[in-house]
Amino acid sequence: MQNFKAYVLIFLLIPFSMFAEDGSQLWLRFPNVKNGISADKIISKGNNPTIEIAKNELTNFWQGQTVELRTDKALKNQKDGYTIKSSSDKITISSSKEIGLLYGVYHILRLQQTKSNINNLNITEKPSYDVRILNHWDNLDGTIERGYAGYSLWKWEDLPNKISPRYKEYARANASIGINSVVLNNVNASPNILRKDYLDKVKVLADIFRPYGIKVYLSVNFASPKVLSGLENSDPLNKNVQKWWKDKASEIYQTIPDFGGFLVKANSEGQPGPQDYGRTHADGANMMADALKPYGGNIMWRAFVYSPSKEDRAKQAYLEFVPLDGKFRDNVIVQIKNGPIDFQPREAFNPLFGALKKTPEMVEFQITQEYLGFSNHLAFLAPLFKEVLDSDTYSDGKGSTIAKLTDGTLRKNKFTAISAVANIGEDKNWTGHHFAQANWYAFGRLAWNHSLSSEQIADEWIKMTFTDNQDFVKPVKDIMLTSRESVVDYMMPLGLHHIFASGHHYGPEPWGDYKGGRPDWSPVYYHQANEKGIGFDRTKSGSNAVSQYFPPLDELYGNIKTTPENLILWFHHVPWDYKMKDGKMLWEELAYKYDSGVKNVREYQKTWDKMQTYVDSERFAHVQSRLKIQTKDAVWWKDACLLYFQQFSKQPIPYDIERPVHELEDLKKIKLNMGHHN
Ligand SMILES: CO[C@H]1[C@H](O)[C@@H](O)[C@H](O)O[C@@H]1C(=O)O
Repeated sequence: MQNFKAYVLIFLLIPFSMFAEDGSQLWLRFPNVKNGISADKIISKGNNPTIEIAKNELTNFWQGQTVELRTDKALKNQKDGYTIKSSSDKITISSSKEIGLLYGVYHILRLQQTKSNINNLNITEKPSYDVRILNHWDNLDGTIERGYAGYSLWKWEDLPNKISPRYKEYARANASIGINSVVLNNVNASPNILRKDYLDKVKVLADIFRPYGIKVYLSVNFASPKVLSGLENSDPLNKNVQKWWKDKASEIYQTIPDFGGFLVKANSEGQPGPQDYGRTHADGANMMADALKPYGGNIMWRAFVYSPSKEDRAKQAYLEFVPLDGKFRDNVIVQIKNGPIDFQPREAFNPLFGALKKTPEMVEFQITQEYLGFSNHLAFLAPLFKEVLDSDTYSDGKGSTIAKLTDGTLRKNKFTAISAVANIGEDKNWTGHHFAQANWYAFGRLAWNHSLSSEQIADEWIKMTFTDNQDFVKPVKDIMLTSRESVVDYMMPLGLHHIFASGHHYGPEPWGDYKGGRPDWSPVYYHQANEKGIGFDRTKSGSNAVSQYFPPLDELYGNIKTTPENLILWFHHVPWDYKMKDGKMLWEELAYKYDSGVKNVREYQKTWDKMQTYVDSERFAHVQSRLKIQTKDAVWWKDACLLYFQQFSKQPIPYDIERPVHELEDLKKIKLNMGHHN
């Protein structure tokens, strides 16, 4: 009977798995390609595992002319770049490195997938950043901090013996968009990752990733010497501690000769660090940098530091790091979150960018949607990434954008880098929401070329992932391009930030005031709503965080009239009846913003339902059901925030917008149990 049931089950499942689209293919879908060109139509000298991969991709998927893969040492300053030249009967891809040839192959495959012209090509590509790195916040027990796509891809308990096929698929997906480095484990790092048994597991992953041009980095715990080997302390000025890290480096590089380096979260949110011993971040970073230096390894030292204090949280990283400028070794780079608080739907850019004149800086983005509705909400993040990269800091005069400060244009760093926290897990579709794949894709494409537009990235991704039918591409692209702003509108418009429910960061909790807890983990600290108005005063009369910005931004943000309205409540405490540029009162403007966020998502539902004929049923239903959740959540956000703020504004919700469907008191009772702190 048991067996019979099993057969019925298998029988029932087969047809579904046959017709269901395989989410694991990401954007590397070639639905109409049975096979590519024959091997004799590939001209290439020499053999190497990377070239082998390139050739396989061509024989599997390339349907065009003969391809010549040419290593050309003269192209040396192209970094991982390549050139592509084509005539009607031949395409030549040249690069000084094998990985450049593989990138070139993915380039022509992208052209084919997006039905772009492939004749008379004359393309030169050179990456914007040397190191294009994903940060996984994966724990050694298989869970992922802020991960919304299932458990970790890394099966630590199976490694080094059992190898999941997904390791290779993951590497391939990254290579196809130019990502060349990964941090495997959470910045809240277990010291165990540096144990010999774990290094043997890491080695297996590094070996699999290497032919795809990917280097492995690890997050390390600053207290490792003490915890792992029983040293008296982990003080960076202690000779025994320094020797411990040197020995560890030698052990790592014997196992993984091209190991990338360490990512470090120190003295932040309870993690150990050099300050435990009265030392500075520079002391800590330099000790590790000296240990890795002989092998060419890098230290990515995070600037995400803040502690409960009277000082505005938004000012703390700057205050901590600016005095250390110039004190770091040249293989240290300071990794800075895009905003000074924490990956909010919209933040002012982090004033630390450009403020370190003698220390290399890199951006940390968050692809995983900790603060943008997890993998339930559709939010295309290229516009957020671009907004940050294109922000002008004025550090070295007009035009000192974050992109130019970090890509080597304005500062001649030994190396340049850009990072983002991954949204990848073992879900079949990798990222929880099918559209969240686009954010992994967008980060890779922008790390390769930060001048690409959000529109172009969305266009490519849709055509590769779904179809090039314009009746689908156009409306879906419209959804994607407006989606992040819609999330801002229904969650935290006009510069509001961090009014999330504590711990899980999913729903709204503007009433959260953590009596007796940390004020900097409470929404009321961030929105400051009272009878007079709403918003965080960061001008001279408040925390004076505006002074951390270079002129003219300090003045511009310091003056309510010249502050961009999408950040007005970030920098100012604004009276409810303040007249906005469109003539509305602040209270009304806020209400209309929330309403427009909700309306947009309702439109996305309508649009998506019309797309049914262009999408396989699995992906259609998946996205449809997530949009339902998103719409309900948007209404929840709108009602919670407007009903709560209305207690202070004492104004009616404008009568032409949708009425609340919840009672404030009921909303306050909603308790989601999704774990974690603040
Ligand atoms: C990894 O810890 C995260 C933490 O989960 C997140 O909520 C916090 O805001 O940022 C931290 C960080 O970036 O270190």
